[in-house]
Amino acid sequence: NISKVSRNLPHWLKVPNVVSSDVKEGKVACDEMKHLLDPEIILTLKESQIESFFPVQKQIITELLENANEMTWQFPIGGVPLSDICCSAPTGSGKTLAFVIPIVQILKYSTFRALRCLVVVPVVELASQVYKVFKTFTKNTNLKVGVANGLKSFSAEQLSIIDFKGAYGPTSKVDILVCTPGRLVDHIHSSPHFNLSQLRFLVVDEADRMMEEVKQDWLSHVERAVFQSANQITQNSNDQRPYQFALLRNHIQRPRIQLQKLLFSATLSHNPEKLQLMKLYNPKLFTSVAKRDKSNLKRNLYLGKYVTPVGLKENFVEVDKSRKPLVLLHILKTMPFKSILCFSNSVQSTNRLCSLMKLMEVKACEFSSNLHISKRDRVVKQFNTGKLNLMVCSDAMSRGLDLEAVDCVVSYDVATSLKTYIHRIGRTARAGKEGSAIALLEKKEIQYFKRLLKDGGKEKIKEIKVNQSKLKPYTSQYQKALAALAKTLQTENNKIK
Ligand SMILES: Nc1ncnc2c1ncn2[C@@H]1O[C@H](COP(=O)(O)OP(=O)(O)OP(=O)(O)O)[C@@H](O)[C@H]1O
Repeated sequence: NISKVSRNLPHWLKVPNVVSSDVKEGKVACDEMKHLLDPEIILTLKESQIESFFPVQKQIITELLENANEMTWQFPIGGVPLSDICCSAPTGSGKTLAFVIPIVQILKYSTFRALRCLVVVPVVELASQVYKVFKTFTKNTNLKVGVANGLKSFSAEQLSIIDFKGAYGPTSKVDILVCTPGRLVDHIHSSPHFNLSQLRFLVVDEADRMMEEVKQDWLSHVERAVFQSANQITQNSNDQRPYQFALLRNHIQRPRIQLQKLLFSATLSHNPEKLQLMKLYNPKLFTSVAKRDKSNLKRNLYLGKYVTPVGLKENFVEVDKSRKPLVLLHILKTMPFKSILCFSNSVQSTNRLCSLMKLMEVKACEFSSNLHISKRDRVVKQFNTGKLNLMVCSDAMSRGLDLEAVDCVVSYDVATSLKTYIHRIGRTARAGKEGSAIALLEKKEIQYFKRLLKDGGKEKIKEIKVNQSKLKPYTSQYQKALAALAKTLQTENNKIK
């Protein structure tokens, strides 16, 4: 007689704050939140033509600003520290502004320049993207933003974030720094006067991916720099910045800065063991829940299931491996998509597929970790102009990037995990727009793919039938392109030899 054992979850995971996944239905006019926002922020919203807040923005901005107003950013004698925040909301639902706006508003009252906010993201391009959003929202304030993602040389980065010749000694040039974990750790260890003792916010974007990088230990380097640098500098026990887990009265009797952690992702892990790695303090969870799971919230059926944008239509096509390029060409020629993003599973196949498509006269470009960072930057800009119809990419592109007007995402190779699939398809149907996703699947992959989606709580996926006869018009062009590609590869191989 075996009875089902259900997991005993911490209370904050059992009782989440539910965020609407419908960006259009759940949005609120910016005017409705005027009472919380400073005039500088309202001005920038107007300049950016943002008239309403998406659901995740409304909830996170309110949470952070209401509590910050109450507590001030140094928590007072006898005060209780603020909760860390975990937020899981669909791709393209506006998570970036959800943290940018409250952070800018809270930090703009700082009286001297110091590094008070770190935003850590997994990829170089995402760091540049988040940096731009901060630049926009700090332009009517005195705050300065920097980026450390390896696009510049290390010494140039040091000069852009540290003022070595300050009148009162070396200081930070920036209040907010957006960085990749590798570069961050390099600065902690190799940049003199890179000081985290005043850090107030640690934002971890694409947090589930960054938790994997916890294995590389970036978080412990940050925490050591935050909590020990103050001790080393002052040598005065009264000024020390202790770790913040203790809630005993004698630990909170002096005013001190709290380090508040804010975690964001479209696929945030709900696994308490994994989340524990982030050493969260009294966390609060904000999460989107699929419609059908809402009534079962109490049974925690939302756990491990991720919500995708409402305007996204998901499809698959059954196709032999050898015919995949033909089906891709068919999609390009006959379906009403202007900009298609096509994911393959390896850097090598990205390169081959892109070359093949170019030989078949498709306006295509390639984006993968194989390209130099500056080339990747150029490719993205070119694709955003709308002059190219197809970008073939590896999964380096799947996280967080906000490309203009992608109306279809093709999974040329089947995604290796549910999370990878969700981030891939999330490059379309952003900010309440419509979009389509098409997975090209071999017969043997269909069961695996359906199971993958079902485990993630997704069952609605439509099959598009593409008959052989529809592919015939492209066959001779394809044969010629294959022969030309083989020739090019041969020449390249000879050069290497
Ligand atoms: N309130 C708003 N009104 C109109 N557009 C918005 C608003 N908030 C954000 N956007 C736009 O929506 C797009 C998606 O936003 P963002 O990149 O923050 O999404 P995200 O939730 O972080 O997605 P991902 O999970 O893929 O990283 C951006 O182009 C952004 O400019």
